[in-house]
Amino acid sequence: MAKGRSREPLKEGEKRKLNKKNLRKVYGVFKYVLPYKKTFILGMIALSISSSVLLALPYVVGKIVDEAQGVNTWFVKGITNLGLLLLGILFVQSIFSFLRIYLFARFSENSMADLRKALFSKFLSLPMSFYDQNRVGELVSRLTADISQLQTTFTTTLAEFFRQIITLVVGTTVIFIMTPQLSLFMLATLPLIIIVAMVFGKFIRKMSRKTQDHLAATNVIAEESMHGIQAVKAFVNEKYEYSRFGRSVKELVGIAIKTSTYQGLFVSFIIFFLMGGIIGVIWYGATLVQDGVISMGDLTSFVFFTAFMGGSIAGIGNILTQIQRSVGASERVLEIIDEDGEPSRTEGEAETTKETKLSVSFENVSFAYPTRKEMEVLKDVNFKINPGQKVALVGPSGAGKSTITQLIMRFYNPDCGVICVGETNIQSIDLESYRSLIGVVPQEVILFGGTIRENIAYGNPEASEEAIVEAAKKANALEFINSFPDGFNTMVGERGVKLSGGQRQRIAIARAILKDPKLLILDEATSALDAESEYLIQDALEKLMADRTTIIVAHRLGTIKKADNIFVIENGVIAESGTHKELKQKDQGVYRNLVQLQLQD
Ligand SMILES: Nc1ncnc2c1ncn2[C@@H]1O[C@H](COP(=O)(O)OP(=O)(O)OP(=O)(O)O)[C@@H](O)[C@H]1O
Repeated sequence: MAKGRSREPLKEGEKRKLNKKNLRKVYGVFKYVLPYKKTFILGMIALSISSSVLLALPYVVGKIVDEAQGVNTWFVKGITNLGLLLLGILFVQSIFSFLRIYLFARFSENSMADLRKALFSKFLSLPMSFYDQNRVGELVSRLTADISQLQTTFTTTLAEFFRQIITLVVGTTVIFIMTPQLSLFMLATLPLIIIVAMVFGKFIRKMSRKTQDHLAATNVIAEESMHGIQAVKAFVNEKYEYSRFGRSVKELVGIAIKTSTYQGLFVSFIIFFLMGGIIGVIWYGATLVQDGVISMGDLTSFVFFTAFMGGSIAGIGNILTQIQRSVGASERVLEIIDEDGEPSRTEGEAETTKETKLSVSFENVSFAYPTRKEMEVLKDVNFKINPGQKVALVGPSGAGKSTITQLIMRFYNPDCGVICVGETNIQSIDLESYRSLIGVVPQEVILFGGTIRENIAYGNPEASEEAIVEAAKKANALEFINSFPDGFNTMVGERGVKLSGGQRQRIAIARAILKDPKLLILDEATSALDAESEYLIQDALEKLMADRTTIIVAHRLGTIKKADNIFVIENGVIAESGTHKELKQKDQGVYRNLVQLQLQD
């Protein structure tokens, strides 16, 4: 059972604070990355080498400038030698960059594939009550958006993060050793300006978002007015709509101009203070060169180093946002992985019933859907269906007919009472073996993308070709299947032939025939079909039902008349039961009324 936790839809890009509590939640994801830790470690080694080697570049560039001025005191001499050394650095760097990207991709692709599979497997095992409480679209985005977010983090973000840290630590150390005075001067000015710029930048982004949101809201007004244009015109409300739109546009202009003002100020700030700060550092560096404290080459190296480091600082904000998002994503993925799947067996020993025809009984069964606990759908229901019997469940819409079949399928468990097949409580049978005893022909047949053959074989994936053809024949589907140029290989669904309602039903019947269930549940279609389809389906169903315990949620009088027994369900109780003949004779009977009012002949 689901734990009934509320799972509010989370907005795209929802972030989490990077605190200890949230990071601890991410540990669950590590289970999936641990098997690939060797690849990760190799990737980290490649990353460290490529980042450190890249940082040798500014140093050697400084030496080449010194060499040009004849003041090079380094052990590598000569412009050509230094140039070749630079080329060598680039070569090593490019090899290790390739390795880093390749190794991180291997690591993240493999570990995220495992996580994806684990999540999908969990989705398949979650109980129906979980699906009642969560929207499928929302769940699919766990598989797509959230895992992609984690994948990006493991492929690039983490690597980038470490690269920036290495650049900052190594860069700061080297410039402090090379040019301590200039480094101190820079540290006293630039970081402060950069921090102010970052905070200012964040504020501007917030303002721009506000403008975007307001623009969207304004567009919604226009959209609404146009969608409801008939109402607007009928109520002669054009002026009202115009003024509503006009007001919103006016507000938008106000917000947009305010945003642009701050953007202008931001650009001026950057030009004056940030560029000014850089000029200040260069000015101080030039005086140090003039005074002979540092060489021209040292100043060049310094400028290169600080450019690299500046890039790293600018990138770190973005990286932290990505990591925060990933914490949110992993939390949402883990929340589902931690849900409990369907309990297979709740008591006793596994005991698959050996009878060929099953009997089904409800003993004092009461049930309310977990999402609507206050509304009891079935109230103390008792009935018995004998082996091989065909029983029709009839009753007004919402009476609880489908609920009975859902309980038999063990999609939900009753709150009170027991459901037995033969003498065995269905909850003490292994879930997989139990469900393999049952065949279902639903009202709305869902075909999966693929061929007709695959769709029929869904009833028994191990079935032979002959068995599939035989099932299609019994289901009166062979003729229309053979009329397609590709026969059983015809693709159905979006990429292939769209089948009619009647054809889909016959595929579903063929599926059920192939499964050869000991208990058949039939949810009769309410929609009327043409006479020929109707005949073919009825005929196929009769073959399927022959000699099999069958429960039919029935809507057609024709079907009901043939049933061995009819249970009339009303307000969650069995109001009447008997054969058509018996029930029809009951004065003021629910069934009699129902036949007169609702059931199609
Ligand atoms: N998954 C669900 N979660 C909550 N309530 C549900 C769920 N499915 C059905 N119900 C409610 O349970 C009651 C019985 O529904 P059920 O589908 O069993 O009726 P039915 O007799 O099969 O009706 P119909 O002939 O219209 O299919 C209805 O009030 C319905 O709203």
